[in-house]
Amino acid sequence: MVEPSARTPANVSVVEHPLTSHLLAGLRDESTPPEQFRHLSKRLSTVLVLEATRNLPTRRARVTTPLEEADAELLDGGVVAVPILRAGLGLLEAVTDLLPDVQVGYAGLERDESTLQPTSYYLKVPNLDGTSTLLLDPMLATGGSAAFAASLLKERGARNVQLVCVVAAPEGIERLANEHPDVGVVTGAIDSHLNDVGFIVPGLGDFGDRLFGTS
Ligand SMILES: O=P(O)(O)OC[C@H]1O[C@H](OP(=O)(O)OP(=O)(O)O)[C@H](O)[C@@H]1O
Ligand SMILES: O=c1cc[nH]c(=O)[nH]1
Ligand SMILES: [Mg+2]
Repeated sequence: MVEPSARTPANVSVVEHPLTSHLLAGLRDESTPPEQFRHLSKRLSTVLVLEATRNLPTRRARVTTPLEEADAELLDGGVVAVPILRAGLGLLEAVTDLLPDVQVGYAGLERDESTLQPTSYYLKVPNLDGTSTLLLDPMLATGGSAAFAASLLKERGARNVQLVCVVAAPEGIERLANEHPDVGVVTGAIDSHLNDVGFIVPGLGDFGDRLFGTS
């Protein structure tokens, strides 16, 4: 794992917290079975989503406490979450728990294992104009899938997009910053590098397979 360096773009945020490290260790552990992997994924994504929603717009309000009137701030504006299938589903429940009014779209992308190019097999998203969009994909490897998904969302009107991921490779961060400098990234860690078959090292393996018990 590498520390965020001077080369890490300003809009990439690594959530450094003992809880993040602890949960990530469980996800990385090859002996963690799918049921526990899903549980850890939900708990870690709660921490990541809190960071990714730090700058959501709010409006001022007044509430009456049992003692007196007080200033308050309420969430103001629509949020859309778009998990990239399949692995992004592991981050979705944390979002719907934290933001009950969130709208959810889906982007089905699959990376060809030999060319590493993503193809789209499904896309269903609500109107994204004027919303804050959370793009959910735990693994930012070459960055091809996230960059492709960001383009698809922008074609449909998204202007304020944050990618929430669990582990990012420096290669993916660089590609996303080049193709979509306006897209923020919140990640649990920046790992060392990609291996020669496009897997993040040390990483945690294939997130989708580990989440759903496939191989
Ligand atoms: O940054 P990239 O090089 O594009 O790689 C990352 C993508 O690879 C994985 O998806 P995969 O194609 O394995 O699909 P799955 O989630 O259905 O397993 C992962 O969930 C990302 O979407
Ligand atoms: O390491 C990797 C790279 C892409 N997708 C994964 O699930 N894991
Ligand atoms: Mg996969």
